[in-house]
Amino acid sequence: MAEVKEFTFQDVAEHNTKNDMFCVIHDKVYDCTKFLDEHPGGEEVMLDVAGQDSTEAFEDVGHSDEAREVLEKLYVGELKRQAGDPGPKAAPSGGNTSPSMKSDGGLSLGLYAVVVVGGFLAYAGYQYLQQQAAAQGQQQA
Ligand code: HEM
Repeated sequence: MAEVKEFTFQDVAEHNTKNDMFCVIHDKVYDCTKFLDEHPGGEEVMLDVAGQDSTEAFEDVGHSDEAREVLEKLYVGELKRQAGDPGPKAAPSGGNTSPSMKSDGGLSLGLYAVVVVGGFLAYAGYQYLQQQAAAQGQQQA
């Protein structure tokens, strides 16, 4: 079995013309040259992202499963990220947990603040009532 070919961003960027066009979607490299003419969305939009990470552009349109099957036929290899390269544009579907984790963290911090402030107010109120009761007791005596 042939080894999976790896491409760096620089390698992909060299294929950015109408006659030789690669693009990257979800860290996989596709040779879109032959498909340019056939693309139902037109060749212009594809040439806009030629030789680049096209994940966002591809996903924003909400391509069908059929479009994803076409992609499989254009597959030529994997993207090899190097130090300094931008990170993945979008997490593979189903695996994107970081935003909810962030908001969870924010929520628990908020709850923690409410508990601390509420506890302090309750304690202060309790002290105040005790002082009032003691003062009343002194007055009566
Ligand atoms: C190799 C990558 C791509 C493949 C295989 C592909 C394939 C397809 C296919 C099969 C359709 C028909 C509708 C569907 O089945 O979803 C389509 C429509 C479309 N594509 Fe792509 N596409 C690719 C990349 C892109 C990119 C990078 C853009 C950039 C914005 C784009 C924009 C569109 C648009 C706007 C339509 C809708 C056309 C219409 O309904 O009039 N596509 N594409």
